[in-house]
Amino acid sequence: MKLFDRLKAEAAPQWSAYVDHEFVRQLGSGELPLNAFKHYLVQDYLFLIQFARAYALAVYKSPSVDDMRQSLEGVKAILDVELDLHLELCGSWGMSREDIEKAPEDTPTMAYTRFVLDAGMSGDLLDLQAALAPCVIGYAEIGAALLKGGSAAEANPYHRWVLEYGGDAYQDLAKGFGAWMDRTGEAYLTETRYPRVLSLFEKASRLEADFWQMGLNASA
Ligand SMILES: Cc1ncc(CN)c(N)n1
Repeated sequence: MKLFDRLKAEAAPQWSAYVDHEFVRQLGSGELPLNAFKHYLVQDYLFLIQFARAYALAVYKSPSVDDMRQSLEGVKAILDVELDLHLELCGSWGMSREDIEKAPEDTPTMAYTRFVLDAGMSGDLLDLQAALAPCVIGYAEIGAALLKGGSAAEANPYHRWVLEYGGDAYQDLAKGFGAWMDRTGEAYLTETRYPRVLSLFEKASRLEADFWQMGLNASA
């Protein structure tokens, strides 16, 4: 079995708590309170800044030029594409980039981003990929499922978000990441080190669920 499929299967409880979270259901049905989405999205912008740094760390941790290029694609996808979605949506509520960047990081944002950066600092490229994978691939799975379920209809206030993550560009990015991690696994994974890789993947999935919960809590 390929590495990503194995991790997802063995972290099934954490993975489904993340991709089937109540926040995702409400976003899909359009019933999510706007305050919850706004808090989530501002925090996600701050999250993505740290994530771009984690991908930059992957450039440094890359054993080959191909790995460096793949890591760089991740940096560019965040800085050139994903952050623009956030600026566009926040702009529609009258928030500027300066407003967003001035917002304080919430605890789940700090917990998740510092966890990923530490996984990369203290480990190698495979450790970093295990910590990044739930982020990159989970949103593709969520976006594809919501798109298929009709959540991109104009009537859904969150259709733009669904179109972004369910769209071809993000889906291709996630597929590329999965294949890249599988290749790293083939080159460097041993059964002795597998439990650590699984533990990083499980923790990142849990931190993703906590991130959704932070959004829901903001509207409570
Ligand atoms: C918390 C989180 N996880 C994943 C993604 C998708 N890159 C995101 N934007 N934010």
